[in-house]
Amino acid sequence: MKLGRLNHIGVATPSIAESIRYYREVMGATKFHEPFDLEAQGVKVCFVDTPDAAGELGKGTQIELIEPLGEDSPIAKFLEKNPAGAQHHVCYEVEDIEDARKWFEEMGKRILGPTRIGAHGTPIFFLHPKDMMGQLTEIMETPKGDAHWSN
Ligand SMILES: CC[C@@H](C(=O)O)C(=O)SCCNC(=O)CCNC(=O)[C@H](O)C(C)(C)COP(=O)(O)OP(=O)(O)OC[C@H]1O[C@@H](n2cnc3c(N)ncnc32)[C@H](O)[C@@H]1OP(=O)(O)O
Ligand SMILES: [Co+2]
Repeated sequence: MKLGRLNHIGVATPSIAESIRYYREVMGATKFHEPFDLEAQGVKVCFVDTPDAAGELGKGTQIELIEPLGEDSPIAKFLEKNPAGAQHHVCYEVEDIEDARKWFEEMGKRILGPTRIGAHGTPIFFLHPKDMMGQLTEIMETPKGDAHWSN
């Protein structure tokens, strides 16, 4: 498996609205995508763009703001421990999700649940933070084509 781009950093927040204010007023972010519910993953999501090496917005690493949708959300417990919000996961792209899954399985890394469709519409899976140097790690298949982020 070959490591791809750092697609996004997931940040758990009790309030996407408050986090948007923070990224705009404190961090100087200018591009915020429309928030949407991802019921299947138990979270409300809002992507914030950071520029790529050429200074262009739309293809750089994103901040993924995630707010829980209800008590059963996978981030509910995390927010109980971090009520003000905190960095939650890192997401790396790979060319082929099934190859990547095999790669980690063969190393005995714990994969959390099935491969499913993530917020960018491509397959994703998660790896347990205790097997990944303390970081909850999301692996995402690179979107095909030369697309800018639509969300
Ligand atoms: C928006 C969609 C999608 C995308 O396309 O981008 C997303 O990103 S969705 C994001 C939310 N989804 C997930 O997080 C799914 C995967 N997560 C899980 O399966 C669980 O949350 C978990 C990681 C297995 C944690 O289990 P849980 O039962 O909730 O918590 P525990 O408190 O028992 O945790 C066990 C252990 O791990 C430590 N931990 C938990 N979360 C993290 C974290 N984000 N980063 C680092 N470490 C974490 C936790 O502190 C416990 O450690 P000990 O206390 O030392 O036992
Ligand atoms: Co994510």
